[in-house]
Amino acid sequence: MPHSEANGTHIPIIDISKPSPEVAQQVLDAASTHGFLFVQQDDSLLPNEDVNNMFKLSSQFFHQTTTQKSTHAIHSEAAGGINRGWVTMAGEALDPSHPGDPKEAFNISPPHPDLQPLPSPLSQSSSEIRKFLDSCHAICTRILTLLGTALEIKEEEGGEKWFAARHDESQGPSGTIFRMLYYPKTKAASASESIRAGAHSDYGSITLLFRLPGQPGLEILKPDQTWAPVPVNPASASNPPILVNIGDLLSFWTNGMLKSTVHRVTFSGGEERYSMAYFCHPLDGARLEAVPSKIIEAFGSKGAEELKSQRERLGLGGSGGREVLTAKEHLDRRLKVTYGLKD
Ligand SMILES: O=C(O)CCC(=O)C(=O)O
Ligand SMILES: [Fe+2]
Repeated sequence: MPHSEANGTHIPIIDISKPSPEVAQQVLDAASTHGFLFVQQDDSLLPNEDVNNMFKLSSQFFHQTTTQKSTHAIHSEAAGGINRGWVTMAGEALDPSHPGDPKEAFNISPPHPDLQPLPSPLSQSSSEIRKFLDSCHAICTRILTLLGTALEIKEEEGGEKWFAARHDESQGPSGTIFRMLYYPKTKAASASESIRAGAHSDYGSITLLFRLPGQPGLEILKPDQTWAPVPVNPASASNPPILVNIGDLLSFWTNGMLKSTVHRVTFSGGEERYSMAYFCHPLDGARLEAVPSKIIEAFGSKGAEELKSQRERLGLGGSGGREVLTAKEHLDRRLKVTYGLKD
């Protein structure tokens, strides 16, 4: 299996176009060691052209004036409610100990049944956006099913579809959000100013991250507490693979066996940078109770440290607590910290 080996990050590149128990094992190995993997697929789930078109649309949107973008400001009614719409530069802090990140974002949630109100030029491309969101979700479903296979969840308990069924969008709303990200050019010089997205782990189940060749900046925190860059196109393929990472919720749900790895974005201004992230979350009502897997059981308390810090971050107290959260309660706790929202 090819790997990306920049500065000691051994993030594997896994072809998920033909699912099998071997592919499932590779996905589980990557998810439980790095928490990051690259997925290569053959355009059948998501044509590369659709990714490029979405980047073009994103650039057209962000190059508008502030007045135009602010008509659909985050959390506003015009933008369709909480966690939807445009986030201005420095409007949020992924790392609350670090001042607001110099970047912009536009959040789109999956259609239920319609897309949220969109500003121009996104509104004219709503059918392309819908298709893109559906493709992203199909990739997440494929990965979640591979995890179900590798975790050997018994047929009578729900089988390999155990996770995927809890992310079935036809069954109701979820916290899933697609985010177009824009890091404008800055005159940044000092090292502290070059941090463009503060150190954080993602909140949901899995994240698909799309980046553009020639626009590096993503770094992951290695176990030795040093930062390693994650290349955009590690195998110099004609289409860059999609970067996938495990979020806090899936780590929490699997007793810490799957790793939610801390990452950040850093570059020293100069040029602008674009990325897009599809944050896949379970259905709001999904209960984050024990996953019926002997493999997770056997992993036992090895994830105790990680779980303890997660429980503290979620305000659940130490590792002794037994409170079962729903996916929505889990997300609400995290968003409150990020946006400083009140109850
Ligand atoms: O822009 C990137 O490459 C990563 C952004 C990210 O990690 C996030 O928004 O959660
Ligand atoms: Fe992230």
